[in-house]
Amino acid sequence: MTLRIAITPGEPAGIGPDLVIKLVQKSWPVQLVAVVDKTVIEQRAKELGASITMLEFNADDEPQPAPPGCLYYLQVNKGGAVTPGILDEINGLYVLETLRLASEKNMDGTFDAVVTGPVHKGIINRAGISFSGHTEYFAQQSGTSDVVMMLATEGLRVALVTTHIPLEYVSRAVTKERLTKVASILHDDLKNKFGIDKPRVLVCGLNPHAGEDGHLGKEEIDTITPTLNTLNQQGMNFIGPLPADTLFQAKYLDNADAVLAMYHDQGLPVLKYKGFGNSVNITLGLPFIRTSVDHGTALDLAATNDIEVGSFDLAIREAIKLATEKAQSS
Ligand SMILES: NC(=O)C1=CN([C@@H]2O[C@H](COP(=O)(O)OP(=O)(O)OC[C@H]3O[C@@H](n4cnc5c(N)ncnc54)[C@H](O)[C@@H]3O)[C@@H](O)[C@H]2O)C=CC1
Ligand SMILES: NCC(=O)COP(=O)(O)O
Repeated sequence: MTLRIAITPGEPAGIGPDLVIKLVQKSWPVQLVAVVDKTVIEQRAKELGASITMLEFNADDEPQPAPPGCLYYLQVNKGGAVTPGILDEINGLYVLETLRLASEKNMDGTFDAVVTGPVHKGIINRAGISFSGHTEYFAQQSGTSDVVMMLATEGLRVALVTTHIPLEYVSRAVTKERLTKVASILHDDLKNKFGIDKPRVLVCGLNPHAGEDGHLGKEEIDTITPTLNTLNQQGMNFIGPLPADTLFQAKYLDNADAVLAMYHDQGLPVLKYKGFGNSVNITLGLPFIRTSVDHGTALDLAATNDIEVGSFDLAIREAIKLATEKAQSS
């Protein structure tokens, strides 16, 4: 069976359209369908000096891969031209509609996965809509109370207890309930989706030196350690809390399947230092498969032809892998 995968190119003034245009110049074993205003892609192709043929998607047709240089699209009207590199609030509303439609069409089974390009969180908020990221948006759209952001590159997976919140709220957000849910989703998905029989996960402390026995913060003693003990008594294997500044070294990582970091900028800078451009962002715990790029909108590079496609390529391949395994196991 040919899989159908939705692609949302993200912020039209950024490099999302460029990435899609470049990646469909080769053949794919699945039907890729961009949820997009077709004129955004056609205009950017012209600016890049690339050629692309847009094919209207019809859900009633048998799924089939597009030939190289062609792209199926599900139309979302944007209205007005896009200036590469220049943000516009109208783009924010348009981007959100592509995400809403992609999640709806994943939940009703039209698509087997969604791969998202980078969005500009600021411009969506400037358009008057509170938006912190795809992860939270898709959770809300699908009525899922807890999802987990995990980024993976060769030799390292990093999952996060909290995602896009101001640093001043992090301590309060690391509760026993949230940690239990995140750790359980991570454990189950490493086992069931990534085929790791007994996942071994290193857990960062929140404070410097994991609290230094309570002298540099009490969250480790009050919240993290008791929660990990409870999870481990249930047969899981969470090691920590460990000082975040020392655990990211081969001695620890070589025997670990993932690292669980307490907040965004505790875990992701390390992951991106190791594999920026060759990493994939995977949302765990959603009722559908969602993968994404490891980078942002790169407004400075839109329509320049000077971009790396590695992360988007990996995100599509990872979505195909996860969707294939899901189809085979159902
Ligand atoms: N998945 C998503 O939707 C993400 C969205 N963002 C959003 O992106 C916007 C810009 O964020 P920044 O922190 O500036 O990060 P950025 O990733 O857009 O840019 C950082 C640097 O990396 C370069 N770069 C990024 N992707 C590249 C590629 N594929 N090829 C070559 N060079 C590349 C850029 O030119 C820039 O110099 C923000 O609004 C942020 O919210 C950031 C991360 C992920
Ligand atoms: N740094 C990763 C990131 O911000 C991506 O967030 P999301 O839009 O995938 O939720």
